[in-house]
Amino acid sequence: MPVASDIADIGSDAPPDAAALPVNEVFYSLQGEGTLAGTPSVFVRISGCNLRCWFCDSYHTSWEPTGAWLSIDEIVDEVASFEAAEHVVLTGGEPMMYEESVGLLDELAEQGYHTTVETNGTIYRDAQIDLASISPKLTSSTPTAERDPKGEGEWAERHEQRRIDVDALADLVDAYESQLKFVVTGVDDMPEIEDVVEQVRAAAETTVSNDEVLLMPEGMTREALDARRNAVAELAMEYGYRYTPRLHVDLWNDAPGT
Ligand SMILES: C[S@@+](CC[C@H](N)C(=O)[O-])C[C@H]1O[C@@H](n2cnc3c(N)ncnc32)[C@H](O)[C@@H]1O
Ligand SMILES: Nc1nc2[nH]cc(C(=O)O)c2c(=O)[nH]1
Ligand code: SF4
Ligand SMILES: [Mg+2]
Repeated sequence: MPVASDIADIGSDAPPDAAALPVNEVFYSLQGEGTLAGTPSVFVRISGCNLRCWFCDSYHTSWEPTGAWLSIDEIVDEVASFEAAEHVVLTGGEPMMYEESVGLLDELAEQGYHTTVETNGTIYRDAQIDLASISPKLTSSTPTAERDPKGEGEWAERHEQRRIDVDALADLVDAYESQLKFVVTGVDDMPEIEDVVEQVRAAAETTVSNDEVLLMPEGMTREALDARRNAVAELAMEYGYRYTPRLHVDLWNDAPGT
């Protein structure tokens, strides 16, 4: 189980005896990001995170985690209630913090679902993952005092220490079909993206091609994306990386459960 302080606010309920995960929400939508954008998918959002990006669009899994402990069977039943879905996206928070995510992925694979895991890439686990959607976090994600959505920068140092683990990134890339999906706030992020990609290439046994490196504009709302998406699209062309939209934000803005 994770470090207790990372999920301390989920509630006073102790996790049940059966294998269980703290679930923030389960919903049916279109995959909005990455190479599978547009694919109907059930999203299972786990609560609790080992990082604190200032821009986190899932505030109630990281900064103020909420959710309920559900057994793996309960989660799988909820997923199955969306009968048209063939894809499941396990996200968070940080789903790879929990050993129980491996059991959930086993069960989903057993039931024939395609599984994507959205992860910050700081923790490797051996699991039934069809697509590892890895989003390494850059300096520009660090919650400095000026950008902290909750406090006064208390998380900045821990976030900075934890946000990149090249060995974990290389293990993920070697084990799974994967994409490296960087949140881009502006041109200043590009040297660091190139550096992280080079470090992963050097540490991994498999090749990481440029079309597995994705640039995604930072922005939780249509308005924020309107201000940034064209600049990021042009950076993708300039550097030869792939651009990914945030289709769900274009379609539904910041509505809950999308
Ligand atoms: C909420 S995170 C959960 C999974 C994992 N913790 C991670 O960061 O990859 C899901 C995805 O949303 C991205 N994301 C979070 N906040 C964002 C924002 N304000 N703008 C763009 N992407 C964002 C993350 O980088 C990640 O790719
Ligand atoms: N539609 C939709 N697509 C997504 N792809 C990754 C998401 C996430 O929060 O991990 C996400 C999300 O929250 N909604
Ligand atoms: S790693 Fe993911 S869930 Fe955690 S704070 Fe950053 S964007 Fe949010
Ligand atoms: Mg999201």
